[in-house]
Amino acid sequence: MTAAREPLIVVAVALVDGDGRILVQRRPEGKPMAGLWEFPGGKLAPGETPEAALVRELHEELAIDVETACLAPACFASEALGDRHLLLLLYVCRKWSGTPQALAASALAWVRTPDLYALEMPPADRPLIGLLDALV
Ligand SMILES: Nc1nc2c([nH]c(=O)n2[C@H]2C[C@H](O)[C@@H](COP(=O)(O)OP(=O)(O)OP(=O)(O)O)O2)c(=O)[nH]1
Repeated sequence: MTAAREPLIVVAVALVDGDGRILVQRRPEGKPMAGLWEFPGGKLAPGETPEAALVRELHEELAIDVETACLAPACFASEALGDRHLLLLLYVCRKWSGTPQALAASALAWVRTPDLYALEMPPADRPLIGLLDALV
């Protein structure tokens, strides 16, 4: 008998600017779900806390520095993802240093929450939009 694989934990963040817009990035060619817009973030490395993973991912993907204390847990999604089950933990962050650069994405965009509905996003992200709208 094959053991079921454990859920895949992914951490992501809604960076909110002074005008209440949220940063989304476009997944590049060559990655699963290429072309879809997502919140910056990624998978946990072994032994990593969710917050440490997010600090690392934001540095790697956007070249910004974030303090753990500035990451507020906001909401989550629980969705099938191929042969895995995805737990997507979404944080909100309003304070960082540096200017986000698209180091791992094909594009970045600052978007108001109602305009997120018009973007093509992964299935797990769609239920998060309304939750975010209530928080931002
Ligand atoms: N970062 C991010 N990933 C998302 C979102 N929604 C969603 O379904 N995902 C999925 C896509 C991927 O299957 C997984 C994240 O994996 P990834 O490949 O982007 O993670 P990573 O940065 O650790 O990349 P890698 O080392 O595997 O290349 O979570 C989202 O809003 N943000």
